[in-house]
Amino acid sequence: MTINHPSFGPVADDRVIIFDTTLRDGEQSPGFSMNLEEKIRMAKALEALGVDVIEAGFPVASPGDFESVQKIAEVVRESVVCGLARSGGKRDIEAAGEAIARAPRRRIHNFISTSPLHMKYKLRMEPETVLELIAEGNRASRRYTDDVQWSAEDGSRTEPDFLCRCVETAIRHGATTINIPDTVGFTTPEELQAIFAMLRERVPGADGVIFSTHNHNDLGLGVANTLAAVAGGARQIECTINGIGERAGNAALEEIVMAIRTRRDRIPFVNRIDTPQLLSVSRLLATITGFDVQPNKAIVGRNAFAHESGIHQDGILKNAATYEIMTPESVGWSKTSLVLGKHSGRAAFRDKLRALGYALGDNKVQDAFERFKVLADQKKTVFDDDIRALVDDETRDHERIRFVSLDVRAGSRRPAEAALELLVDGEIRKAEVTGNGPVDAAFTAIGTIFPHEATLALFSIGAVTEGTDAQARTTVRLQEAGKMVDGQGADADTVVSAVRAYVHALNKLLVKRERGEPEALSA
Ligand SMILES: CC(=O)SCCNC(=O)CCNC(=O)[C@H](O)C(C)(C)COP(=O)(O)OP(=O)(O)OC[C@H]1O[C@@H](n2cnc3c(N)ncnc32)[C@H](O)[C@@H]1OP(=O)(O)O
Ligand SMILES: CC(C)C(=O)C(=O)O
Ligand SMILES: [Mg+2]
Repeated sequence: MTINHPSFGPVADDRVIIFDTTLRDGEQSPGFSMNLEEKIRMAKALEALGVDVIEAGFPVASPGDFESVQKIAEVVRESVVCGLARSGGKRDIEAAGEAIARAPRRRIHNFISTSPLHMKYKLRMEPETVLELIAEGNRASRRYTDDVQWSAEDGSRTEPDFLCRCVETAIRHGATTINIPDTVGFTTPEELQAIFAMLRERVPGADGVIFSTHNHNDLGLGVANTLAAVAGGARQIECTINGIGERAGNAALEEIVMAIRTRRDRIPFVNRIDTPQLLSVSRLLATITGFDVQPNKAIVGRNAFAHESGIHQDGILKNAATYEIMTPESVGWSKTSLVLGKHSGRAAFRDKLRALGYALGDNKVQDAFERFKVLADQKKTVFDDDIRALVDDETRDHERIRFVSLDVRAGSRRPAEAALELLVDGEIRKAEVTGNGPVDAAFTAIGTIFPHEATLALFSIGAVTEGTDAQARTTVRLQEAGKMVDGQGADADTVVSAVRAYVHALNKLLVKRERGEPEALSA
């Protein structure tokens, strides 16, 4: 059935109106206050996103809140701009009416608690007084706009008969949208669906208004409750970007919108949200408030389209639909991310090598993959530079000497000891030596296994990537009879990295010797 709404005109039954309350309920989260300029930026972003109603603030709350609602009303042209007011607040409705006056489409949203608990202990009002204030509040609001919303605060914990009387009163006195909030996040999907179905069936005039749902996340049920309310007949959804809001927050806009879009088969509703903007609006809010979303946050968390486990990565590479129910592009991410880590397999490793420009044979890939697994066990994050360092170390051909293993004991109480194994011309050779520190011991062991005249001309160590678990990249410069070569090594262990660099330099020197190359200044 189509409802004729003062702001939207005819609203078809398969449309859901998206009411964003990031700037009002969202801002009520401790620490999430926004200044005027930030609120205007957010409001413009919400309008561009396609939000139908922007709840811009609670104008009576402070001069700053009044001013921000007023300014938003001046700049927002497409979305309805809404101001909150207490049904029985002395100046609330006047303040809201004045603040939204300049908006081409404007709404006053007045509310009052209807549950026995709230009426008795918080408002200290009789139910009859509440009914009178609902009527008065709505009538007063209609003096400023035809688009009036009324909310039954703590509606989900309200006695059904009384809730029906409240809603009937609200409609009779001018409300065009009726919101039944789950103010404390207490309801369940089945219960909320039944509440909406009951109100639509029992309340006279219910078929001429839009029912709205507003769900808090205290039990993590905000989105589930919202979708159940829609199944029960709600056609306006109140939500916030990133799910911010009182206590555990409100139902998240991006989650609801993508649930509807992704499961159109079960939730056959349309809305105006331009979903590729979801990520940028989420990030704008995070930047403004200083609160990032958690990595595993649906849709906009950094891991929402990231895969580390090999079996999933393999599936994604074969067909992304195996592990992704929507495309990253559809919500603003540029692409799926295959993160290499200890759970990854060969498929993703090979894919990464290709992306980094390496064309390696199967054996080389296998060698590099084995070293990658060892590294990934040691490191939390394996970066592209880690892979490059590791593969560059692995792709050296024609090397007579190859690193096999190293054990080092070092400390302040005794000389360092190194037990080194190298593969020299295909044969394992070992040495156990002491030295003045672990690097000296390890380099002495190289000299024991493979005696040579070259001297160390330079030794430098740096980190390939960030963090204490980063790979060390070492450069060793060796000099022999006027020949000079640089060798590089990389490893999560600094001394192993140094030995790899030394062995690399030594191999280069041997090549130079064999070729009988003339003296050179550098490798
Ligand atoms: C569920 C929600 O999210 S509701 C919105 C919550 N948001 C906010 O509260 C943020 C903005 N609030 C404020 O700035 C202030 O609370 C104000 C300006 C609204 C009121 O400030 P104060 O006058 O100092 O009152 P205070 O905040 O201490 O208490 C709230 C009063 O409003 C009353 N009240 C609450 N809802 C309503 C209502 N719908 N109609 C009439 N009175 C109400 C309370 O009973 C209490 O009245 P009392 O002072 O007579 O006991
Ligand atoms: C003001 C109302 C709609 C509210 O935020 C709530 O009840 O949670
Ligand atoms: Mg709320």
